[in-house]
Amino acid sequence: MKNIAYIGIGSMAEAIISGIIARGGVNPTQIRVANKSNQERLAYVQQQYGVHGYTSLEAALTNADVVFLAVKPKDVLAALSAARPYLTENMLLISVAAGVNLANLENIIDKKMAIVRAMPNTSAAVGLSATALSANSLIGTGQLQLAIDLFSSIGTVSVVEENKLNAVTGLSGSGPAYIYYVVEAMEKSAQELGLDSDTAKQLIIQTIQGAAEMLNQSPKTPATLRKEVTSPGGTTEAGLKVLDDYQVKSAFISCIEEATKQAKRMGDEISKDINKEISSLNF
Ligand SMILES: NC(=O)C1=CN([C@@H]2O[C@H](COP(=O)(O)OP(=O)(O)OC[C@H]3O[C@@H](n4cnc5c(N)ncnc54)[C@H](OP(=O)(O)O)[C@@H]3O)[C@@H](O)[C@H]2O)C=CC1
Ligand SMILES: O=C(O)[C@@H]1CCC=N1
Repeated sequence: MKNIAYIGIGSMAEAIISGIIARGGVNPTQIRVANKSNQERLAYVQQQYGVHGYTSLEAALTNADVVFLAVKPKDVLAALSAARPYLTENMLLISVAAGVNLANLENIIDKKMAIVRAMPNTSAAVGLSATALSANSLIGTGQLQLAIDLFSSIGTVSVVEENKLNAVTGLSGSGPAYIYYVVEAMEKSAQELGLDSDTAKQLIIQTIQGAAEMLNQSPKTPATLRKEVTSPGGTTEAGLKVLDDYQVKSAFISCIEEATKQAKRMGDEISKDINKEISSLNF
């Protein structure tokens, strides 16, 4: 059994932890989590999942086999610099920070460590994350397999080239939020049309699950499946015409493009901060 440490215990770290524990992949007592200062949050995760919580990175990281970096991108430089003294070359570092590339992580750590840059999503909490990952050149076959196994316990895993990870972030990292956004609209509309909220919730969830399962099992394209729902002169045609009039499809495409660009911008910010830090050390 591997010892797993987390730097940062926010929504994404919690989703991964709850997923891997629920699926029996890891014993909670082998998980140590650290955040910066939020004691209430630490108390909650300790009580909820039986993991050990610390504000000391030394206490969380010593003897870890795998270290997850799960702080906001803007906090990566500070958190990883603070963690550096406790990181050793036999550890595997897994970063889920959006936009932060492997070269940036290597520059901050400045040690010969195996690093995985991964982009999961919060559906990890129910074992249904769509994760894509990429590794640096120092990773051994066993460590890559370990990362794949950990993420496989919370959903699907795709190994991709690193230059695809910002697009993955815009598509599936942020993706659950797009679906929730649509559901918010469906719920509001159901309420306005006089459906009770429990009934509406069940209808909406089953509709989404059913459509997802059709996409999964059917050889037909999404466009064909859509056309099969759309009777000529019927209700769907009338509804979809409104979506087309509002250019909703283009809006979704722009949404994913903009999220992808934002991942790059966040990564560029980190590069700037790292370069500033390096040049200040050279003076
Ligand atoms: N949320 C999502 O859907 C997804 C998020 N991600 C990525 O996951 C990462 C975390 O996001 P999310 O969980 O939403 O963020 P949250 O803001 O929920 O959590 C961030 C955590 O980082 C901790 N932290 C901040 N600075 C430090 C530090 N110097 N040392 C130790 N811990 C620190 C915070 O501690 P404290 O509270 O004490 O300040 C907090 O526990 C981000 O990089 C994001 O890009 C990736 C995929 C999906
Ligand atoms: O919104 C964000 O920046 C993070 C990355 C992907 C999902 N949430």
